[in-house]
Amino acid sequence: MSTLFSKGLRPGLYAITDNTLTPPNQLVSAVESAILGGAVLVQYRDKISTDIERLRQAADLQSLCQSAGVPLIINDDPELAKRVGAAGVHLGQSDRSLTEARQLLGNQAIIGLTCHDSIELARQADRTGADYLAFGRFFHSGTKPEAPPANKQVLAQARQFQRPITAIGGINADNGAELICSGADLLAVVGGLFGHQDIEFQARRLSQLFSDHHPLFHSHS
Ligand SMILES: Cc1ncc(COP(=O)(O)OP(=O)(O)O)c(N)n1
Ligand SMILES: Cc1nc(C(=O)O)sc1CCOP(=O)(O)O
Ligand SMILES: [Mg+2]
Repeated sequence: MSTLFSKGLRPGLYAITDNTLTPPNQLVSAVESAILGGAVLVQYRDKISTDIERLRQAADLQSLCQSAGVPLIINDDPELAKRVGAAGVHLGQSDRSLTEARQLLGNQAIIGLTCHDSIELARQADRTGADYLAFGRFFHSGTKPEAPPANKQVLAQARQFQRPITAIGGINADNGAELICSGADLLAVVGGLFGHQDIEFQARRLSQLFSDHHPLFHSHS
């Protein structure tokens, strides 16, 4: 695997949970299906549950992800990540700073940063030691329609930073290939995965895009 990838990160499907699409009592089995279908990274994203519910759900997902060997990322909340022993945290521009999260979680934690459509934000994220750079949204998103739009050219420009690149926003198995061909290493997907009845099948279709299009799967080195 290229030196671009460390801390258990690898190119592939990044499955992000959503409480409106997956009721709490189906969360673990839904994520299990995504992992069986090939998800290489999971994010627990929950904006509505109580602290107690979030703690229980994050702990359940951490047990599952640990057994499966798939890193679990917690959205927004470094304290919760620390509490459940998750692999890391995803932070947006209005969330806690990477420096604070790094102090809390340590050098081995995976910390991903939202860069929207901005190479300047990506440069800052690179300088502060982000473990991956996230750009989006690339298509209409039912999950977050208000997210600012992004152009796929930003993915190619971001290769200069030598960090794993994540694409997000309205991605599904029919439109994800062009983002991988433009430079994405991870496709972060909510509705295009958990919005379907057959989560494992969609995860397989999304994962297949990497075998078909990601340069690392065609490398002979
Ligand atoms: C992989 C990934 N990319 C972007 C986001 C969005 O983060 P943020 O801008 O903080 O928005 P919220 O998700 O908190 O609404 C993400 N969560 N994951
Ligand atoms: C959480 C989030 N952040 C985005 C961004 O552009 O920063 S788009 C988005 C929602 C992703 O869900 P779906 O795959 O259903 O569109
Ligand atoms: Mg956030």
